[in-house]
Amino acid sequence: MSLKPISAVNSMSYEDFISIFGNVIEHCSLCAAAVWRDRPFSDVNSLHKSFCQFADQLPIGGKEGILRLHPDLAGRLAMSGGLTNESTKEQQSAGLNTLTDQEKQNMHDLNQQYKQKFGFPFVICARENKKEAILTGLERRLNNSGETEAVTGVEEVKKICRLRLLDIVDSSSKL
Ligand SMILES: NC(=O)N[C@H]1NC(=O)NC1=O
Repeated sequence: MSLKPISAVNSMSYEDFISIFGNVIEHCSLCAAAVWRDRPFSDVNSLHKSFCQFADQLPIGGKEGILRLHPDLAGRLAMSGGLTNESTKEQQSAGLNTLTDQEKQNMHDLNQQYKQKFGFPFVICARENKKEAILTGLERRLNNSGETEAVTGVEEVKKICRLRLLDIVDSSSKL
């Protein structure tokens, strides 16, 4: 798919905008639907900033809600081929499709402990980490408070969002 210039983004109807950007925050087309009102965007950074601002102004329950829309890393959905295309690519880039049986078990146990403690899944930008860093990060972050983890998780969602936007919009194009 060819990258879109920002002018094409700015002239999209909200229906097209939601259909194209509806998964830059996983399963949260509400975010794209809200961000459309901020156009015109001067470039991909300003588009990303709007998504970040929307996520940042949510109360803690809304931030947790965004995290709950994310699939577990190397979880049941990943094993059954039920992930979104974006998530499949991201999990593969971290090497999560090549875990040993021991690593799979570790990841599963830590994910379960994390969800049990916080009530939402562990989220990390898989394209910026390899499987070893993901496993150690998961272990380390289990010690944090729920509030810290909601904020940390949303910071990771913003990184994921930025990389997904760069797969859609030409970063050299300006208004
Ligand atoms: N749980 C979790 O972090 N999931 C995500 N991370 C990422 O990079 N893509 C995802 O779907």
